[in-house]
Amino acid sequence: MTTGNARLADQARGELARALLSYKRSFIHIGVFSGVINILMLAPALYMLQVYDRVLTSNNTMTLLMLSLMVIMMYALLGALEWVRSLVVLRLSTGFDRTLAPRVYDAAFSANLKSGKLNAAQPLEDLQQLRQFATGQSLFALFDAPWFPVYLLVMFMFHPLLGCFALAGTVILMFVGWLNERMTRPHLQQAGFLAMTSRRDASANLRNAEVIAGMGMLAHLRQRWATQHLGYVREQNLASARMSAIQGWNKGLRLTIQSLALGVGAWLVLQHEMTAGMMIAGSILLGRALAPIDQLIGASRQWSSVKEAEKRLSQLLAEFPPLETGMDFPCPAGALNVESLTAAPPTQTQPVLRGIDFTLPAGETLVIIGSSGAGKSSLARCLVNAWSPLRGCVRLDDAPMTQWRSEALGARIGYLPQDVQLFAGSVAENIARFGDMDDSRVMDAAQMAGVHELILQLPEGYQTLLGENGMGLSGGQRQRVALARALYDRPRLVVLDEPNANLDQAGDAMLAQVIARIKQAQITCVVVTHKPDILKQADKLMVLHSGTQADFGPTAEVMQRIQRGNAPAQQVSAVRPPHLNSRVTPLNRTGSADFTQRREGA
Ligand SMILES: Nc1ncnc2c1ncn2[C@@H]1O[C@H](COP(=O)(O)OP(=O)(O)OP(=O)(O)O)[C@@H](O)[C@H]1O
Repeated sequence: MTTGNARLADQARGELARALLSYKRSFIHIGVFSGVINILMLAPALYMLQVYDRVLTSNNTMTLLMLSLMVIMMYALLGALEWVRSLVVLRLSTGFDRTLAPRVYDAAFSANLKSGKLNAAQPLEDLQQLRQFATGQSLFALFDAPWFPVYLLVMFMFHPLLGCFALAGTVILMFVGWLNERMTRPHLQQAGFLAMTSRRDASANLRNAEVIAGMGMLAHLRQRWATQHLGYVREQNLASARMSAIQGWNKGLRLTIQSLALGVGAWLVLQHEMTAGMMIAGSILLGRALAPIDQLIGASRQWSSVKEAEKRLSQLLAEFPPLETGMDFPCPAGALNVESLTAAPPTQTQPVLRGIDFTLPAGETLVIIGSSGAGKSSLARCLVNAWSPLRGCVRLDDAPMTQWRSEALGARIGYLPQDVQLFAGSVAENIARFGDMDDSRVMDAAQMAGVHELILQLPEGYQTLLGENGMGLSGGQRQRVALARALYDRPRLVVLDEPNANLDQAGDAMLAQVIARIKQAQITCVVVTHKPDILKQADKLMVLHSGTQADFGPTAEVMQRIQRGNAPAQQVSAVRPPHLNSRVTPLNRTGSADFTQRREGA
């Protein structure tokens, strides 16, 4: 890791620690409660001591009664304090989650936007693991363990030999715990990693159930998953086998130490160096002193997986600092200015777009054409600020998109991606982008997208619930609902990436009407398409070829250049997407007839 990365990771670690420290008051309360609880925990041993050494020797029933009343009151107080302490921890746990979960959610979103490969749920699972560890039993153990010397001191006060024996026993048990952690850690780490990857692959693959069923891929995918899963089970078993061997020894050792403590006490009683009460009380105290040590050993077993989760989370938070707040510029007219734009996919440095430079006045419609892989969708992503430029700038009116607050910008933009994605929720919620629901605006968008009647025919109309990724609608219906979502609240710029990819002829005609409505509403519109029909409505036409702007200008002029054969060879081929050849007029010598002839005929 470079020094810069290490610094970022430290900062992110600091972010996690800061979130915990913002609950300093709760920790202080837990510490105080733990202190009182631990002092009260001396009560059973002291009660036993008093009963053996004072009551039984003096035959004093009154003393017994008073002692019993006192100890009952102490137990009641102890119970109440334990209850209050757990309530404070519960509040701490909820607060910790509330502080960090939205931040982790945003970071997971940014990571997915960048690479698209992350198991989006993993960071939230990591946070949950961290929260459970930091606010669970291990927290109590951490606060109780410092009281161990107090118990030890009391035992030393009973007799130095008893104290030494308890100290030695504790050291041995801690050593065995450490050995256990050391011998199982690599296997648990490996098992955790394999479990994570096999879970991620299984859920990603099973989501594509129809493809799996349609092409009989289940056996192969199962085999692939089983290899990972069996690896996880093997590592887990290895760790468990070692753990149970050591735990068995540990249990035996613990019983031996406790029994021998009683034995040492009895021997000291026989030597008249201690009373019988001290012998019994000493044994109880040892049991009490070892409890938090046991809990700490248990926590150390979870430690390696918690550390892994913390490392993953710190890396994620370091890589994706809180989203910049940006500015809320006034509502733009919608003019699009692209200046010397060079851009690459977020994970890469090799540009797929170079030197794109054009201006589109507000309210105009631009159509982008080009062969497959020319960079049309990449440009569409840049125009909605989903990809940031490597060089150059995309401005909405005068303000660079990167300077906008992303939510404010998003509200002014409509985007229909090539790969339409709807979310689980009602049709209306999807159209309203899951924001505040305004029925009139939802219906306005649906009417503008020409999908209002279609939605009314769905079983529950606008309230029809869709599954993940718009399950329940056909491909064409999904595309049209997504078009309505792009037009929700009449944005100032609409970018449609192949809006007619899933539409039939009637759908194409409907789309022409939609674009006419968009123009009428003075909304700036950019349409990426392979189909020539939309050219009729375009004010400007751009031809992309191999990531560069082969031509741009008023539609008629660009078409003329293509017709005259002025266009360079690569430009011409860009206007002729191979899959159109069967549907359109055959190409002339320059290869430009498909678009031009249709336009002339229009
Ligand atoms: N997320 C990505 N990661 C890596 N490379 C990408 C990514 N998106 C696009 N590319 C690359 O960028 C280039 C342009 O792709 P783009 O999808 O923009 O082309 P297109 O013109 O829209 O193609 P089509 O008409 O087939 O949709 C291609 O070489 C593609 O491999």
